[in-house]
Amino acid sequence: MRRTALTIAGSDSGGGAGIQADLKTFQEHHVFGMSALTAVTAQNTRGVQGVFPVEVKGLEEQLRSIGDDMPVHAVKTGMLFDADRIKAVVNAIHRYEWSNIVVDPVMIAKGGDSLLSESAHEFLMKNLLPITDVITPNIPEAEVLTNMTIHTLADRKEAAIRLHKAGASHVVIKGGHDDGAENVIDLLYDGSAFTYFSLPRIQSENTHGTGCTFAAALASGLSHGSSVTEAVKKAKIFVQMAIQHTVPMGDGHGPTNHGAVRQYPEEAISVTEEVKIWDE
Ligand SMILES: Nc1ncnc2c1ncn2[C@@H]1O[C@H](COP(=O)(O)OP(=O)(O)O)[C@@H](O)[C@H]1O
Ligand SMILES: Cc1ncc(COP(=O)(O)OP(=O)(O)O)c(N)n1
Repeated sequence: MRRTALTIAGSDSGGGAGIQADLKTFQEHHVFGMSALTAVTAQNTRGVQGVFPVEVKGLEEQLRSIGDDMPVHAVKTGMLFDADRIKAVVNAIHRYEWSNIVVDPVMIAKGGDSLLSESAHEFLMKNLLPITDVITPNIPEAEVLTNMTIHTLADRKEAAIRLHKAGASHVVIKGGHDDGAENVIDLLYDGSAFTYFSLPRIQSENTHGTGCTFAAALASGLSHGSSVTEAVKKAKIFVQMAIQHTVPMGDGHGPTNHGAVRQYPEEAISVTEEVKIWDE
């Protein structure tokens, strides 16, 4: 059967992040992509100019249309906007017994615009985390969710333990915001061991949508039946290639190139050999 994945997220009119990045990523992984919109953003490489939530009923109906009729092999959530919309998502996951749930706890866009209301943080922790297979916060998101500051890898480990205790089966704390570090290290915790995935940092302004792309690639891997560790590794390579081959556009943070692994297969093989992975 054709593998599928559902993204539940916001629309980015600029096409670099959100639903658009997720569907492009699913397609590149030979996964049939479906979507349920939580909000529409007016957005480009300069930032977010407007946020227009989809009414809760509209989100519920999209989820019902998909769940009543179509197979869902993985779910990726992105911008969820507020607690009411998170509740609709949690209800649908329970009702349709969806599995392989990847939660990218999107809070703030690169330009600083809020994509999740502050009052929804606690609701997400209490209701979405316990049914999450993999949560993929960046460092600032992990700080907010765990109420701690993160400077070192040891801090990140502590934050991962807290998120696992709160209910997520696996935690990936991404390292893109660890500015200044020569390598970008993503940290995976499964409740017993820490696994590190490291690749050289690419100096680029065009990193808009990297978090969405990473989580969608990870969900694609799970949809195909990969282990979480294998799916994280492949997602990291996919994002590295996407940043390496960005097609610059706009005045601000440009989008990544979701087709890079397909376009440069030889290079993807060398990046695969370059990834350093170690356990602790
Ligand atoms: N400059 C970079 N060079 C290489 N990889 C990066 C870079 N920035 C981010 N990444 C990768 O992109 C993904 C998203 O990371 P991050 O920037 O931390 O999240 P977000 O986009 O949610 O803020 C991670 O897999 C991270 O390793
Ligand atoms: C609609 C929408 N969803 C999510 C984001 C944030 O995406 P992310 O991958 O974290 O990328 P940056 O915003 O950090 O570039 C978004 N901007 N819009």
